[in-house]
Amino acid sequence: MRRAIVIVLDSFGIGSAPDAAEFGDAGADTLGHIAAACARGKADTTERQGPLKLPNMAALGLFHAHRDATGSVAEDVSLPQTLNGAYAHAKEISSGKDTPSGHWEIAGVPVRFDWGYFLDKTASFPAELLDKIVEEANLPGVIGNCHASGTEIIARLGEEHVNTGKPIVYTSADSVFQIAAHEEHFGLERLYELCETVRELLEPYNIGRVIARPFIGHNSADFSRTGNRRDYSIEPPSPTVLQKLAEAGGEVVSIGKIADIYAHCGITHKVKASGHDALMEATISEVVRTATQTRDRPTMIMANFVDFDSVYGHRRDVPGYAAALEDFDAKLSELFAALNDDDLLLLTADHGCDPSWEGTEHTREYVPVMVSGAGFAPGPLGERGTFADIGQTLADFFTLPAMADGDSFLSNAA
Ligand SMILES: O=P(O)(O)O[C@H]1O[C@H](CO)[C@@H](O)[C@H]1O
Ligand SMILES: [Mn+2]
Ligand SMILES: [Mn+2]
Repeated sequence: MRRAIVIVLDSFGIGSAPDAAEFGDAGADTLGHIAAACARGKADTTERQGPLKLPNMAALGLFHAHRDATGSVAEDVSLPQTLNGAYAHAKEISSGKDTPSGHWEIAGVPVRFDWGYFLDKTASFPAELLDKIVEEANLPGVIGNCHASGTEIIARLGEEHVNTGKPIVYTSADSVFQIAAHEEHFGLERLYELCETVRELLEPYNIGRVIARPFIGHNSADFSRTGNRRDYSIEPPSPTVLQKLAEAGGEVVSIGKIADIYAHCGITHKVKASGHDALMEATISEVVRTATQTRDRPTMIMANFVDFDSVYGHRRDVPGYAAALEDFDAKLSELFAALNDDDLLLLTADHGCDPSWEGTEHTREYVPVMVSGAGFAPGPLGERGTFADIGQTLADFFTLPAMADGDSFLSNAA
């Protein structure tokens, strides 16, 4: 039976999208700016040095896709003569540049409605909403109530939180309500329960996600976020290709954040993992498990590598992002070794988060699409008008009824 492995490199954009100016992102280029910094010696650390080296993804057409998206080859990277993959650059038609919008569109369901946002930089949340939260969750109050970077706000308000028991609430340019609380002082389960309460109270506000942001540590100098983050998303507006496959009796495996992002819709098997080492290990072990256990059923394994975004992109850490990309690229060799020739491997991203860009937000960019295996002929797949071409291709690959959006590029298979 057919099997597809879909990996989302969270935030790995390859050049500003045609509508980037509407988001204040004209000129953003996650890959291009990382490569430029590496080429100029500005991303040399003890961990990595010199030009950006991504040989596996280069052979899948990454730098070709970036060239086609931006009109120029990334600095000091080499375009391989022979390719092992088909490649494209895809633009997003969803209204937001956030994680659920990107993932849902990848799965064939673009977001055509407008999310609700908390636009005010301070006193961001309506007082009546905060009052209800405090009352229903029986809290001594909340602190924060502003736009913030998650690491900065725990350093600034973490001690006050520990001393008062008031959780830290904050948001960003995304449609999010984030709650940071100390895992031990406040309690992890209590934080999750609070997020569920907030999820319900947000119903009138059309907010994409409530995010639990637990942290540990003794004082502002050493507070750090843990891998126990949890996202509470609303459900996709119509069935995604994951749901269609699951309803058709297929196995749909979530690795990492995937299940949360799709509000657990269409997931038949869930594997939690935090950190890129654990995520790749989990992906490979699911490839090995499903090779025998679900061989009689169509199977899709979908993984999200979130650290590119949350540890490096939002933190505007160019050398860190470069090192994480090089590390991921090296790990791909192990994944290739575990795959069968007729498996479809697809690598893509959900939005950009240019670590050289001003601010700490996502950036509206093209994303790469790299496809190999399953008889795909290496070479260009051209510009894709929507990430939903991926969902349509998966529907086509699994012979499911066509999705409403997107064009399959499966015809390119040899
Ligand atoms: O600064 P942190 O807490 O990482 O928040 C970031 O993560 C959220 C979800 O991706 C985004 O909305 C962005 O604000
Ligand atoms: Mn994302
Ligand atoms: Mn993000």
